[in-house]
Amino acid sequence: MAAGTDHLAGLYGDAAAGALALAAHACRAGHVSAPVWDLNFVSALGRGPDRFVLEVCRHSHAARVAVSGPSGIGKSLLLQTISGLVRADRGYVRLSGETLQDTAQDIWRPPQQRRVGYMFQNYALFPHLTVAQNVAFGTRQGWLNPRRGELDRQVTTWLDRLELSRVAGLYPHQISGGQAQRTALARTLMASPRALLLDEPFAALDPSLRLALGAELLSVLDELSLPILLVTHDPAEAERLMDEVWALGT
Ligand SMILES: Nc1ncnc2c1ncn2[C@@H]1O[C@H](COP(=O)(O)OP(=O)(O)OP(=O)(O)O)[C@@H](O)[C@H]1O
Repeated sequence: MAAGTDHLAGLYGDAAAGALALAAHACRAGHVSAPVWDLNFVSALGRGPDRFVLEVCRHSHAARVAVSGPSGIGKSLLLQTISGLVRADRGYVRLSGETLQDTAQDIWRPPQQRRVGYMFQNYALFPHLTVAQNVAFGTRQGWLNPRRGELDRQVTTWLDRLELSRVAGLYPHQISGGQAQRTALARTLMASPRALLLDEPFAALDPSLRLALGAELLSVLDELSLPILLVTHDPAEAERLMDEVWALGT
């Protein structure tokens, strides 16, 4: 991988060992204003010959970015590194001018301080909590906190906005795929994130629903005008929904 080039690459085995030794090299943003996404890092999973390494050098002013690439190439690892669930081995992660991690300056902001909303592939709803309780869990305090009145108001607002009021008292197994998706989104938005990371938000849905829900999700996100990184396996979906597509390769 040439120094300074723009790239996103998932590497295995020997290539991964080489990447770890070299990175993170010079990688400069060419704009005066701070990019929305300013990423130059190396993240790794596992050890020894099975080690998987992701090398990223990408600056972008696009608010809505789709991340595409084959299964196992490191798309989720990219999101995990931005959210802070995984700590990059080297390099930095900056979002709209704010440094979330920089190994050279010894800066590390833990996930709960990043205000980066992460919506998981399978929505990860709690099966024993109702829709409303799942949404309330999006705040750090959770639904049992003492400032219950304010929390209830926020929950009601999001349930209304995402058309979930009618199913607020139901459990995840009693709601549709689209409602589950919106519940997960409402829970993520409860934490007032400054950016959203959506990992295959349509993967669990029937193909015939994907188109409609993609449009629906985007109309909600349009109102919020948050930067979004959306992982998808579907190139048409990536082109249709987002401003820019980042293709992860080897
Ligand atoms: N603990 C681990 N040790 C070593 N390798 C791991 C570990 N966990 C995950 N991996 C590997 O890291 C790579 C990246 O995983 P990741 O989940 O980011 O891929 P992905 O592109 O999101 O895949 P998919 O599209 O299938 O969800 C995969 O090849 C996976 O096998």
